[in-house]
Formats: sequence, structure tokens, C-alpha cells
Amino acid sequence: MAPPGPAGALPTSVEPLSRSIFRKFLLMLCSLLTSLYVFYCLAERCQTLSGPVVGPSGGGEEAGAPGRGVLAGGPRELAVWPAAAQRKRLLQLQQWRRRRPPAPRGEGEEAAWEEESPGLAGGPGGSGAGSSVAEAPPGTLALLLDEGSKQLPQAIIIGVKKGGTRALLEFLRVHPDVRAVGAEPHFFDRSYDKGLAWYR
Ligand SMILES: Nc1ncnc2c1ncn2[C@@H]1O[C@H](COP(=O)(O)OS(=O)(=O)O)[C@@H](OP(=O)(O)O)[C@H]1O
Repeated sequence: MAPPGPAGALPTSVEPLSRSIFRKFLLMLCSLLTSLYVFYCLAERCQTLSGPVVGPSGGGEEAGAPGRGVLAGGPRELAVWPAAAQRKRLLQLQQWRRRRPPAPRGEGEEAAWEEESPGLAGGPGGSGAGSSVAEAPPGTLALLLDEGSKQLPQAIIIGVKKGGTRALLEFLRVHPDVRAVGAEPHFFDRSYDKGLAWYR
């Protein structure tokens, strides 16, 4: 029979075991923290990236065939972008209307308001030397012209077939103050008898 070991023999056999568990725990904690940090960095990077401009999929006249030479993104994509910009501008204008001081007002009040909202102070509704539509945020002009309501167009592109009218429309559409119909309405040659109510 083996002689009993010295006092403390049991703790020495247990110690390496707990040490290895502790080391594993540390390793797991480190890898968890590293993956959390990587995830955090990626999330931050995603926020700073601009979102993709994605148009609704599907064919149709507006979708445009490849190789038509309009823009690399294709007409569908361009048709979507103004809608997002419009929503943003609508919000801007709503904020601007909320913040606009009631008229009439004194010179002091106006100056204070213009200090508070320098980017919007030039919008219509303001007065004085600094007020002009050009100083308002982009897209304000279209909103102030009651964009979204049923109106007759302010400009019409007329052209022969294969004359490059689609390309012109798509390039104009890029501007945030330009709102264009999706498909060609063909009012004057096909739907004139339906009247202006149809055209609006
Ligand atoms: N800047 C410029 N220079 C030369 N050619 C151009 C330009 N812009 C558009 N295009 C060509 O015009 C064709 C499309 O014209 P439309 O948009 O009027 O076509 S459509 O009739 O409405 O279908 C189309 O030609 P095809 O590709 O032969 O169909 C376009 O490539």
C-alpha cells in the first residue's frame, strides 16, 4: 500500500486543472471582446457609407434597354432617387414652416430668427436684402411651387423618335428641383381629347 502523500498533495493536482480552465476562459473572453470590437467597427463603417440607389425591378417602357446610352445606372435608378430626395426636402420644408415666425413681425425678431436658421433664412417668406430662393436648401423651390399637387408641367420635352429625348429627361431628372413623370405621357398626340384634367 502506498504511503499517504504529504499534506497538500491534492491541491497541487487540482491547481493545474483550474489554471487551464482559467486560461480557456481568458481566451474566450479575449475572442469575444475582439469580435465585438470588429462588429462595432463594421457597424460604424456601414453607417458612414451611402446607401445603394436601387430601383424597383421589372421591365416596362421606363426600365430602358441596356446600351441605350442614357446613364450607367439606367433610367429606373434615376427615377427613384428624386423620390427619396423629395421626402427629405418635404421634411425640411415642414421644419422650416414650423420654425417660421408668424408675420408680421418686428425687425429684431426677424434678425433673431435668421440667426437661428441661417440656411433657411433666405427662403420665400423671409424679407429683406438676404431673402432669395437661391439661398434656400436645394429642392425648396420645387416644394414652394407646390410640388406633389396636380399641376400642369412647367416644361415639356418635345422630340422625334430616337432624337435623344429620354437622355435629356434623365439628365434633367438628376437635379433635385426637377420632378418628371415616369413614362412619356404622350398627351398631345394620343390623349389630347381627354382634356387637361387628365394631363395634370
Ligand atoms: N448625346 C447623345 N448623342 C448621340 N445619341 C444619343 C445621345 N443621347 C441619346 N442618344 C441616342 O438616342 C437614342 C434614343 O433616343 P430617344 O430617347 O429619343 O428614343 S425613343 O424614341 O424615346 O425611344 C438612342 O439611340 P439607340 O441606342 O440607337 O436607340 C441613344 O443612344
